[in-house]
Amino acid sequence: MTQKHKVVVIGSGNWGSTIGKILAENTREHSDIFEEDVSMWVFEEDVDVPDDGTLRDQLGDKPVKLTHAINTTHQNVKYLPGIKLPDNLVANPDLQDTVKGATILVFNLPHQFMSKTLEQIKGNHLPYARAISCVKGVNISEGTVKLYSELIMEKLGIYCGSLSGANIASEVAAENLCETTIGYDGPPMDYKQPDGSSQDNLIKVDKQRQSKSNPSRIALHPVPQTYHHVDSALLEKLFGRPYFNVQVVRDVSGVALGGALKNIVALAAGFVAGKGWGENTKAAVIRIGVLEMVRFGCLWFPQSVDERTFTKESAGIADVIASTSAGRNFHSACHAVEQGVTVDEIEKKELGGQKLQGTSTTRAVHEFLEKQGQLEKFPLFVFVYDILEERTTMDALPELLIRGSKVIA
Ligand SMILES: NC(=O)c1ccc[n+]([C@@H]2O[C@H](COP(=O)([O-])OP(=O)(O)OC[C@H]3O[C@@H](n4cnc5c(N)ncnc54)[C@H](O)[C@@H]3O)[C@@H](O)[C@H]2O)c1
Ligand SMILES: O=P(O)(O)OC[C@H](O)CO
Repeated sequence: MTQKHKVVVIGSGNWGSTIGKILAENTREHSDIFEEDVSMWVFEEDVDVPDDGTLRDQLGDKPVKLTHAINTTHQNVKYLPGIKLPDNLVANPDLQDTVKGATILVFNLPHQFMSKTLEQIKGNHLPYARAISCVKGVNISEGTVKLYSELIMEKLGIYCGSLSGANIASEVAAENLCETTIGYDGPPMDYKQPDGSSQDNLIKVDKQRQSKSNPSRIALHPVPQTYHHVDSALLEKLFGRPYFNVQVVRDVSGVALGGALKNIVALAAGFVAGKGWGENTKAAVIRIGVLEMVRFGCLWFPQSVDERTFTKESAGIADVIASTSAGRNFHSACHAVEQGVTVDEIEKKELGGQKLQGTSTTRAVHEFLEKQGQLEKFPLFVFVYDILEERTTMDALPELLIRGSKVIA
């Protein structure tokens, strides 16, 4: 192989910076396969310099650009404070410049910013690049539901897998042992250059899922054979660390869907905790929530989601456990009930610019279910929506649990 993969990460938040750290550690360790430097796109903003002697010596005490702070101190002082980042992780505020020449794009943004970001990337990336989406959320548009791995494929015309798992960023960044799942079912090495005329040269957008709402095939460019083939072995080298145990599976949609829907369940668990109702009630809510997650997958991703992903992989039940114990969605929902305010207010007040994914996912899923006329099949998802929109109170929970049990029976 004569060419090295250029890896970039798009997003530099709490998880974006953590994944950037992992990628940069691995590109350095496998510098025969990857260029050592990893560019990380930063949504530029002015940040306050924390009251820390070393940081103030390096940055001064006036607000500075986040990019400058990262590249000077090798720390994301706003979104991942206190964690040393490798010096080959290079912050870049210019999105087009970041993706230029990259063969592997890792998307790690709050989902609410994805559509706009993809529009800005379009046409500036290599046609044969491959992507991994670490984004947890679903995209609802014109009554259809899409995963971000699908949206990336559709908008950029490049193959995209997904990464998700029980991965609270601060714990991963501190190098506490955990697992993650990568869904990847990319084209084989002998894939031929598409000429636009032969079906053989086209690949299904999502091999497992074809519906009226999804273009079934796109012309996918092969990665030149001068590069190492992008497959599960290469992805394990790129993402796996001694503290970050990677399993690669073919169920791209199941991995992405688990990461998106568990945030609705985490909000429900947080509401229960905020009421002080204890672990038994929380477990009851989680049970119904998990069954609704599986039902959602079976109904709208019937050929693509492997039900076993929910039980076998970190992206399923393990992520539900972590997120309903210690995630931001869980804590924010808990604080909202305790303080008698909305979750949106808590997000603004307590998260320091970090973005909840559960609130917008709940609203998007509700909009989708309503259009499909399927609200009654998802009583817990609807309940979380009603709480967020202040259409009901936690007093309705006992009735919900009885109804939820009947619906899923
Ligand atoms: N934080 C975690 O523990 C964690 C773990 C696993 C997965 N995830 C997932 O990773 C994804 C990214 O989350 P995160 O934790 O890195 O982000 P975050 O919650 O820290 O969000 C803040 C990020 O959003 C960026 N941003 C703000 N306004 C923007 C705009 N207009 N356009 C583009 N970017 C903008 C900020 O610069 C910052 O990088 C989410 O889907 C999340 O669910 C998060
Ligand atoms: O902090 P949350 O609620 O966004 O969850 C973080 C991760 O998704 C947990 O795996």
